[in-house]
Amino acid sequence: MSATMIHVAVGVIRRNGRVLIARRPDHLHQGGLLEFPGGKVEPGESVQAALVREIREETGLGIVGSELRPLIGIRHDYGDKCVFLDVWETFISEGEPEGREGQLVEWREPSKLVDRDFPAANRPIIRALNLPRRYAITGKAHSPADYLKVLKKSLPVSGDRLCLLRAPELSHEQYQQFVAESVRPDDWNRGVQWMLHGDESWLQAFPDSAGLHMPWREAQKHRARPVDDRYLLAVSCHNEQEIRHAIRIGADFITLGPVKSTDSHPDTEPMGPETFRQMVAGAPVVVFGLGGLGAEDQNEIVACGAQGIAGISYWWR
Ligand SMILES: Nc1nc2c([nH]c(=O)n2[C@@H]2O[C@H](COP(=O)(O)OP(=O)(O)OP(=O)(O)O)[C@@H](O)[C@H]2O)c(=O)[nH]1
Repeated sequence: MSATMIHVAVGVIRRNGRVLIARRPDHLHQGGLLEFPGGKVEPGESVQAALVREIREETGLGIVGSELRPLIGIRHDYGDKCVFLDVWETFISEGEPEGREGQLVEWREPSKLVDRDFPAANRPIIRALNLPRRYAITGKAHSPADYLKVLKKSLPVSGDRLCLLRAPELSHEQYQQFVAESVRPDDWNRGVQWMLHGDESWLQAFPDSAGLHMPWREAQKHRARPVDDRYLLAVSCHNEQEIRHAIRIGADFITLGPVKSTDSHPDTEPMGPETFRQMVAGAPVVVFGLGGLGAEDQNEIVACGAQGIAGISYWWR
């Protein structure tokens, strides 16, 4: 690993559903590739101040430090250089951007950003941009038929757009039926991205799903990414070793917990917000905090460097 870590402030500026990107001048490190505007944090400077300065210098746009919120932090070793990308987003910016250093700048939809056009460290940023701040997980119901009833009632109320269909209490056939009825396009579920729970066979059965969420017992069987790139891969993690494995097999995001004590896993000791924060800081992957978290915890969890919260109790009624 290169000796010193360079602290880089990276700005994700959103406007009208698009995000500002720039092309790195050819002569710079990772030159020719696309990037999010930003640059090195000067000694004694806050990351917000560095972003306000860099964005103004590079693009002419005015942004406000207090309107920035953390998106993700990524430590990455390029071999010749070791960077900590401190990525913050804002929905408020003033002016029309121009490439003040001669670089191309443009607005693009997040879903059109392609990993290979960016430096390798940016992969988790692109995932973070395309994922919401909440990840709804289905809970228990009184009978197999009730799973769908609760889902149809609760999901439109919560407004969540990323949902894991998790129901380990159901038999294989019952879960299959629950998934089939949930993912069938309808008014109540328009725009929802469905994650299926278990092994890869579920994506073969329901190829229109957004992706697969592997419990740790499944994820640990793999040495490489088990699903096609057009799907999202999520892994349930509980410690640093599991996070490393999830990254090795190409997870697009993970859940990490339990952060606080939770009724669904009463015998598991919670890690607490401080340990959670430390694990997130060391993890170059999108993380959703899980376990005993409600909507009121979302800001604290985001401030820990995570994408947001995942859970059952905050929405499943
Ligand atoms: N700004 C920016 N830098 C990135 C991104 N992804 C990424 O790996 N980097 C790396 O972070 C470092 C940022 O350095 P920089 O060259 O933009 O910073 P700067 O303008 O302050 O540098 P300079 O003093 O060399 O001109 C580079 O090594 C760059 O390759 C990104 O999306 N945006």
